[in-house]
Amino acid sequence: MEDRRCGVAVIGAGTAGLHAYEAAWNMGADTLLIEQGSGGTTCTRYGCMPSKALLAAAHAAHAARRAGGFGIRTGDIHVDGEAVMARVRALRDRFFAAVLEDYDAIPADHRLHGTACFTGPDRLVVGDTTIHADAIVIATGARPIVPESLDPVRALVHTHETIFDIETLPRSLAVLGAGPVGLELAQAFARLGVAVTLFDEDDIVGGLGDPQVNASARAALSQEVTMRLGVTVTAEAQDGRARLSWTGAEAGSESFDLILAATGRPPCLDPLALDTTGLALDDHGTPLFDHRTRRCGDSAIFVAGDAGSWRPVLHEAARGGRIAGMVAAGGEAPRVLPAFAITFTDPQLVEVGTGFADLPDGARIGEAKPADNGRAVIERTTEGLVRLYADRDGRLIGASIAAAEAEHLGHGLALAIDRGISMADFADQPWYHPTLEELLQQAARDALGED
Ligand SMILES: Cc1cc2nc3c(=O)[nH]c(=O)nc-3n(C[C@H](O)[C@H](O)[C@H](O)COP(=O)(O)OP(=O)(O)OC[C@H]3O[C@@H](n4cnc5c(N)ncnc54)[C@H](O)[C@@H]3O)c2cc1C
Ligand SMILES: NC(=O)c1ccc[n+]([C@@H]2O[C@H](COP(=O)([O-])OP(=O)(O)OC[C@H]3O[C@@H](n4cnc5c(N)ncnc54)[C@H](O)[C@@H]3O)[C@@H](O)[C@H]2O)c1
Repeated sequence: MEDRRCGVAVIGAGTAGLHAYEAAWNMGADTLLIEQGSGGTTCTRYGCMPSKALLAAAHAAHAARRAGGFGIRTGDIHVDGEAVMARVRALRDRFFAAVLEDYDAIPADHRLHGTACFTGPDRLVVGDTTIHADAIVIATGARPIVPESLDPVRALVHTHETIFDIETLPRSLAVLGAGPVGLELAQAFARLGVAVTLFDEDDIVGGLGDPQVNASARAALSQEVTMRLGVTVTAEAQDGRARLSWTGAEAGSESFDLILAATGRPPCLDPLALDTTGLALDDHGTPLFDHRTRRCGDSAIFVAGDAGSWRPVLHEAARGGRIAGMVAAGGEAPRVLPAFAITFTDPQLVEVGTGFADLPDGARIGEAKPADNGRAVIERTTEGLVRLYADRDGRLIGASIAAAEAEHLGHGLALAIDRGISMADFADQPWYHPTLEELLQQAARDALGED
């Protein structure tokens, strides 16, 4: 067994880990980055980037199909599935290579290959090496799970880790899970001509906590994807296909070429043997940590990225990694920023700041409909709903949106919420006409009781 000492040990070289490594190193700490795989990130390999590349092709097909509504005749639209998937993989490989380059640029003696496992609060074992670290950052990410109910048809089941490797498009696809992963990929494949049915045990899509925005998103998305929500699914193999049966008011069964399991991504914590650390864990075995400093209790162990099951999105992995690395090396943590998540469907789904379930007493809600917005009417993007939340003092605290181009609305809202702006000041900003941004002004005025 070899012994090694370091200031900060970072477990996982994904987005969170790479940022943690860089931040600790920049603080002058003797930093070690431990990775069990080949490097690269979930985002580039089978997350954000290939899913957005697939959606881009899908939205292009959709735009071509709906051009007739503007008086533009395109003829029949043919989707070349092999070309679409090849482009997705080419882009994925390009983004992946860029991240690998950054990883490979880290000096070899600052990296250790292998699976890390705690043997105490300040000790890790990686293969034949025992590492004694002043501080340790857990940045081990999350992995998809496949429900046991799909065991009978396992050979036909993909997750987001394998679906981008299919060479051609299936004729039919069942997607289990209407979270962001399931929703984005269900709409992408549907727009590419695949017959898609989306199943979920719950009746919420994209994690939307606001019931009215959820209902408007469901109504919009179900025009392209068959939705079976609030159902339990069982599976059996039949003639090389997967026959799924579901419960509920409209119980039934249907055969599919392929299945995508998008039923959640629990954090990768099992191999870490966290029981040896003395950390307080939640009911799922995830360490409890301070969301500002990323520190677990009074320990010298920190959590960043999807490993913490808190805001599992890319910018939080990057920022959380930076904060964990900095604080682990003796720096100060900045403030917590508003939550911000986008699901890149059409309409896009955006949640910013305080969610509907956490609205304080006396909160006010203002609404606006794309159907009443001149620009949305011109662009034929009238689906969805915008809801803004203010606290009882009139401060803008959150928003839930289903609308075209909502990603742009969300960024402005995140800044306004972070700066603690009042709904009155927000409504009084310069809102250019005709823009979708005017939806925000309209919703703010609605919350203020103005017309
Ligand atoms: C399909 C999909 C689409 C997404 N789209 C978006 C999007 O559009 N926008 C957005 O903001 N977010 C998106 N996300 C979420 C985003 O990808 C994640 O939040 C982010 O990649 C998490 O980064 P991470 O560093 O926590 O984990 P990862 O990048 O997964 O890194 C974890 C690393 O830890 C390593 N590791 C694990 N255990 C050990 C161990 N014991 N020892 C050593 N190494 C270990 C792993 O090998 C891995 O390299 C998407 C996710 C998915 C699945
Ligand atoms: N655009 C983005 O930023 C983006 C895109 C994709 C993923 N992500 C991130 O990745 C995280 C994980 O996303 P996800 O969609 O994999 O997980 P999720 O936990 O958000 O959603 C999983 C869904 O699967 C359902 N489900 C669970 N078991 C089921 C079963 N047996 N049958 C039917 N339905 C079942 C759940 O009810 C839930 O709706 C998200 O929270 C998000 O932060 C972000």
